Amino acid sequence: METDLRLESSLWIGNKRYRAVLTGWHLKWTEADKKNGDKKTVSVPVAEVVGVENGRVEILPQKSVEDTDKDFTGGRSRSTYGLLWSLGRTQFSCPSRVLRDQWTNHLRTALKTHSPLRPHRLLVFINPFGGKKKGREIYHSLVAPLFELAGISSHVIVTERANQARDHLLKKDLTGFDGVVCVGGDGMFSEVLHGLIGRTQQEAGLCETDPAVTLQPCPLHIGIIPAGSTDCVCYATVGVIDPVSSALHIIIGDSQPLDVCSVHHASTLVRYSVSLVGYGFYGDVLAESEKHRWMGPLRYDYSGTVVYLSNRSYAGIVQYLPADPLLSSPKDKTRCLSGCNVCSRSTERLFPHTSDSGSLYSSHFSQYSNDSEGEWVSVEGRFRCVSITCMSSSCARSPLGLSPSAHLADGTGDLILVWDTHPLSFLKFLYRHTSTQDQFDLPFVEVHRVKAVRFSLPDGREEEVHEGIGELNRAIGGEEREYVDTVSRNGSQQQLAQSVVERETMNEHKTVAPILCGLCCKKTPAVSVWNCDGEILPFTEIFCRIHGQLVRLYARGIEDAAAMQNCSQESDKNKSRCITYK
Ligand SMILES: CCCCCCCCCCCCC/C=C/[C@@H](O)[C@H](CO)NC(=O)CCCCCCCCCCCCCCC
Ligand SMILES: Nc1ncnc2c1ncn2[C@@H]1O[C@H](COP(=O)(O)OP(=O)(O)OP(=O)(O)O)[C@@H](O)[C@H]1O
Ligand SMILES: [Ca+2]
Repeated sequence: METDLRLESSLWIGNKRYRAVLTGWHLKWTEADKKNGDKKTVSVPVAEVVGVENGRVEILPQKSVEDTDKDFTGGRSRSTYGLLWSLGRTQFSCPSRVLRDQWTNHLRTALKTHSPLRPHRLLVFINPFGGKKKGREIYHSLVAPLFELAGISSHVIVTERANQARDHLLKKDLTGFDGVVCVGGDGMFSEVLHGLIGRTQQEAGLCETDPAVTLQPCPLHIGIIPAGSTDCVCYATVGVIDPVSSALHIIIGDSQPLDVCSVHHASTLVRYSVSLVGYGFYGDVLAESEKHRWMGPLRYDYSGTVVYLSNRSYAGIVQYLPADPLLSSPKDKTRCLSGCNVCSRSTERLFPHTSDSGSLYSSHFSQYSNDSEGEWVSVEGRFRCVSITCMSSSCARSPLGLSPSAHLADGTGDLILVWDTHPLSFLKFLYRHTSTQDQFDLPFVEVHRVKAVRFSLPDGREEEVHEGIGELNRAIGGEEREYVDTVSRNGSQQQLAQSVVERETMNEHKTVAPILCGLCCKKTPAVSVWNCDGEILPFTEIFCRIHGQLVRLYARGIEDAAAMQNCSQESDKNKSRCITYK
């Protein structure tokens, strides 16, 4: 294969002559008319070539093609500043048209051969109302021209309502698509996540509601073009919020597996989460922020301050199933980077090649689904917040994230327990998220690497919840409302996570009540609400299970510039790593 693809000839860039060679993995060109010592070689990995077109092509800001006989243009992704990528474009001239055609054909074949995960056809959902409402503009001006250069055909849907993307993925024909791209924020990503996971289980005949079931990983990749308010999933998997960088990761077919947490209540699946299942502070911030959507991304800072000043803590019982402490620890001061060893070892453990040992993981889970005592740890008390995250959840507000050493794809989540404490101590905890100071190195904070978590209220609390909500309804003249949104799956009417949320009556709902009680009635509410990746959950008592590597993103994790330099002298194998961050 390697020899078939080899091509070598003279090529011109501008008026300089180069000796160019395509070896299969690399395209290299060296100045031809210089003394040996002065010759510079440019080497571009084929995996990073975006596309090849005949003629002299300009791509950005507007595409133009000068259709000449002997020229071709190559586009490649290149790192411009740290994790930011941009499109590099080189126009080559050949001595003849025949040679030009040979170059473009060889390069296109090399792309197909060496980057098998490059998408050919994508389904794109744009949320025109996410973040600063620039989704459409971002896609058409920055992303679509790159997809076109890469020869990707995309079917674009600008959403007209919430949950349109999710419903489309659950019901419509997806044949021929290699991946799904969402242009928006974490909420839009969550829609795609729910749609794809649901569709995959539906086709595999698996029951999503049962937490003991080993779910089927999704075959389609997900791409995120960030255009939301927090864009936490993009930040934590690419390292930067930049639509062009994300588009380039999609084009070259990067692949990053991601753990997913399923959240259950009684025998229902409530939702899936990848970044935050948070009770207490983060739940209250979300509930408060929903009233101020008009503020855009700033609503979280405003609501964060309001909720901080209301100084609340909540009673609860947290039970958790610890992950194997020999594999990794949330306090080991490492970071999960591209090619992370801990995640790679998890891939082998989660998806062993022999079909016999394939049942190992599920049988392990049936252990806890039966609630077998012993391994579970239980704590009870008052908490400022209880957070579960499957990954670091880094974002612009918190560049190292909620749990800086969490792994994207190790099959575990981190449980962060912040016990009730003095308001200034809690502020210190929050503030440490904005720097490299260790937010876990505080006496009222615990962090555990876990496989599953259960949260319940101490006896008697449920009554307080209902009393509080009754009081609230009387105060605001509330009436019962019912929302029904069911989607036909497998021929039967099954509720989806979101449907469960919408179906809840206001009387059962425990969402607005605590916030309004806390702020208006000046009464400390008995319960908080759960923030699940930016959505409020309608239940207080929940059970969470982490599913290792359930989905794949067009991303490669975070590349660390210093680590890359250190590794440049080492073998490729040693590039798989986790580095110490402090
Ligand atoms: C003193 C400065 C403290 C700064 C503390 C920063 C902590 C930031 C931690 C961010 C964690 C993000 C986790 C990701 C969650 C996403 O799945 C979800 C959907 O997009 N986003 C949110 O729920 C949105 C959640 C947004 C939470 C923002 C909290 C802002 C707190 C501000 C507190 C100010 C206190 C001021 C006291 C005078
Ligand atoms: N056309 C639409 N009209 C109204 N809501 C929509 C539409 N399309 C999608 N949505 C919903 O809007 C919600 C928020 O969108 P999105 O996540 O893109 O932006 P955001 O909330 O500003 O950002 P983030 O989630 O990063 O904080 C999503 O939950 C999604 O379901
Ligand atoms: Ca994880």
